Amino acid sequence: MKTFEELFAELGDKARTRPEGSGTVAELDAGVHTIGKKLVEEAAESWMAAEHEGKDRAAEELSQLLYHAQVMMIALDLKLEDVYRHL
Ligand SMILES: N=c1c2ncn([C@@H]3O[C@H](COP(=O)(O)OP(=O)(O)OP(=O)(O)O)[C@@H](O)[C@H]3O)c2ncn1[C@@H]1O[C@H](COP(=O)(O)O)[C@@H](O)[C@H]1O
Repeated sequence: MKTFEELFAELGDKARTRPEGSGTVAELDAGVHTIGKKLVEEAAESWMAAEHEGKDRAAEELSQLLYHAQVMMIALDLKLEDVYRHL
């Protein structure tokens, strides 16, 4: 298990070191348009899971939504603080 901040640090490290086989690196290379589509897809899947599939499935889809939101932040060179200051 990892926290939001730990995942963000891990993904930033992947973006810098570009390890072979990293899905994060592949998604960053695909660009903002592709990342945006993944964000929308996971948002929809979170909604559907919440309405029809129960709490555990909703939690799983929401975790994927958070992951893709972090990838988008990294693609835009946003820091956690840039987002947190709007909360
Ligand atoms: N938390 C996640 C995570 N959540 C979602 N995903 C990706 O998002 C996809 C969403 O899954 P779905 O089943 O909904 O998607 P799908 O449409 O079936 O899959 P695709 O055809 O789109 O790949 C997964 O296949 C992963 O590619 C994630 N990929 C990585 N992480 C974390 O990021 C870290 C770094 O990952 P790598 O960069 O791959 O090393 C890992 O340690 C993980 O903890």
